[in-house]
Amino acid sequence: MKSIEVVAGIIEDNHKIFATQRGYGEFKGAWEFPGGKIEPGESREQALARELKEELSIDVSVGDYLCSVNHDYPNFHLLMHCFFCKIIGGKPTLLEHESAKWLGFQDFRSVEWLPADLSVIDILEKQFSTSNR
Ligand SMILES: Nc1nc2c([nH]c(=O)n2[C@@H]2O[C@H](COP(=O)(O)OP(=O)(O)OP(=O)(O)O)[C@@H](O)[C@H]2O)c(=O)[nH]1
Repeated sequence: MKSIEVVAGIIEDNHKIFATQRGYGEFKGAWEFPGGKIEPGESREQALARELKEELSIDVSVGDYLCSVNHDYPNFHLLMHCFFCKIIGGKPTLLEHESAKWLGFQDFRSVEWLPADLSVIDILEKQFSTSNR
């Protein structure tokens, strides 16, 4: 089976996280953390900063690593590395996504996440409930 490696950004601001809704393709309408595939020669952090610039027209500083998720979709295997990010320039502009929302802790499950993201939400809920995030 095909295997793809992706980086995803958990953009944080004021105890909220930024969720984006896919605007095209197989999973159109589902919610995700913005990001994308790592290109040859890039570090994970460089790939994430590039993707967030391309998708949302923002400059970010990539911060703490959160987790890596392995998920089997029917036609490919996904390995996704998640990092916290902060916006250091610009305002999110949806260049590829259909919609976006800032979600507070109570609302983390209020959108329909891509299947692979549910385990990220589990981890985030633990972090937000036990720390000062
Ligand atoms: N960016 C991102 N992709 C995710 C997440 N969860 C998840 O299952 N994926 C899957 O990871 C795959 C690769 O993401 P991508 O953003 O490069 O997807 P894409 O198919 O639009 O790539 P393309 O821009 O090269 O056409 C997609 O199939 C996407 O559904 C997530 O939280 N963020």
